[in-house]
Amino acid sequence: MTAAGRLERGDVGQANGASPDQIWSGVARILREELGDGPFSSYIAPSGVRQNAAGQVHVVTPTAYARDWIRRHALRRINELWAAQDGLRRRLDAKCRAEYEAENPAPPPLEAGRPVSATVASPAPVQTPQPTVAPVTDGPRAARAAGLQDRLTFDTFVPGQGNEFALAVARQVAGWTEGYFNPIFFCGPYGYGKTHLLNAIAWEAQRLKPDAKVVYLTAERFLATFVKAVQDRQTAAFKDSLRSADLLLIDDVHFIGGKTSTQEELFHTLTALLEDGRRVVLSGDRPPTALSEVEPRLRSHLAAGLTCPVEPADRTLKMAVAERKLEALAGLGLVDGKASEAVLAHMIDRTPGSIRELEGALNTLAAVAGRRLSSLSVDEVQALLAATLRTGPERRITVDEIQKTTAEYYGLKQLDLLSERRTRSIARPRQVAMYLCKHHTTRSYPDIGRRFGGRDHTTVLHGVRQIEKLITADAQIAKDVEALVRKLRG
Ligand SMILES: Nc1ncnc2c1ncn2[C@@H]1O[C@H](COP(=O)(O)OP(=O)(O)OP(=O)(O)O)[C@@H](O)[C@H]1O
Repeated sequence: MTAAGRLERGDVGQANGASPDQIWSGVARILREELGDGPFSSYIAPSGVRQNAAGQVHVVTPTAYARDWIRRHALRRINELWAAQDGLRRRLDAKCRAEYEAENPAPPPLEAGRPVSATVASPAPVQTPQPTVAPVTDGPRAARAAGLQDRLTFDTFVPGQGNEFALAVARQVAGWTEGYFNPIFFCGPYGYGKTHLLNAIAWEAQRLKPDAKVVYLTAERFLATFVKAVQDRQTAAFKDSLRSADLLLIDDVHFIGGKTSTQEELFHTLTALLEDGRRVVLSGDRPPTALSEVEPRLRSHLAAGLTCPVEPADRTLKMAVAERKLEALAGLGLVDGKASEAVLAHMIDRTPGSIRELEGALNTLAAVAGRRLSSLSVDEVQALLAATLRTGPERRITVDEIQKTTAEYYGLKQLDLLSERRTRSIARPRQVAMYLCKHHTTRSYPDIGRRFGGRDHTTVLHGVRQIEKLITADAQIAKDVEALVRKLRG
């Protein structure tokens, strides 16, 4: 994630009216010009600023190495630039995240839907397991926001096919609407917005009912906190902290698969809350019924309310997310103008996985070529990403694999795709397979034709063009292609 991803929301007013994240955004912009894209994207972009309870501001880096680099090469300049904009004229020091969090351990509680502490511009997702859930003695207004990310709200969630139902349910829960199912279980593959929705629910629910106790935590943190509570003989406090929640959200429940005592604890937490009419929202990478490593008793409770799928994004949704993301980066001054549609389409083709993968590629593009975004050609983008993403060689996909996977997907035999048969139920999957061969192997049209029962290259060309057109016009074909690409990439 670049600095951009973390500089979207400022809560702390300064003497001159600018918030720390606004100031940092301006400082970062200048540093980028001065240091160049390489050092900027390695050290400044992954860092952010945080203000502690005493009002001191630190540049917080993800690693000690980045901290040392910033201290040696950039801190003086950061302080000059900062002093020019911060009405309080504070001096900043650099600290790595572990160091900063050890010195400023309190998680940011919510008050009236906004973080009370002046934490801004966190340098990494704040989902790191913490030793305790949150203070359990800080009164009824103590909503627990440890682990929530500022930018994951309904405002930043892009609706589209695959997430519309989930979004509607999420809004309903966040609105404390009566008559919904309980618990709600959001399920779906990695990186398509489950955590985003859970965060958005927590922020919105807290905003609407500032006095309610909203607790969000990952299952990993649930486990870590529970284990620590057992070690410290503090299980009663742990239980109370969760069972007094008005709304409990637990992310990535599949994580506790195979962990018997944690499951047992979650089971009791869940039943206590449900019996008391409290609301519970969970997420997992599969529907509860498919969580085979979870005890049947817990599984049946997880499945007892509403299971709500968050499906992989189709091309249209990815395009909308990409546009929104670049707009946000432009708002922070990290990119100029808009990318051409061809460039966006290329980015989406190059990131056939989750939205997270697409976001990562866009961040990289912004860091290396943000200023030139609107004039970039597809070839330039390809060169830039090849040089910077360093994902290593992609797994080579063969024509044979494409044929087998496509045939299986459509319930056909590989031989059907190679045959002369022209019925639509075979001709269309054949064209899809040809399209995949053209886009995901280095084979030429004549070569592909040869591998499809000795067809002429013009037949292949026609098939590929046909699917290229249908992908934008026919949602089912687009979905099929997306699903096949995912299968082929493993
Ligand atoms: N519809 C969407 N609109 C905007 N951003 C999205 C959308 N879906 C996903 N994202 C973004 O994609 C990234 C990954 O999403 P998220 O972390 O919510 O996925 P997840 O399904 O919870 O995955 P995991 O199980 O790995 O945590 C986040 O940065 C999120 O903001």
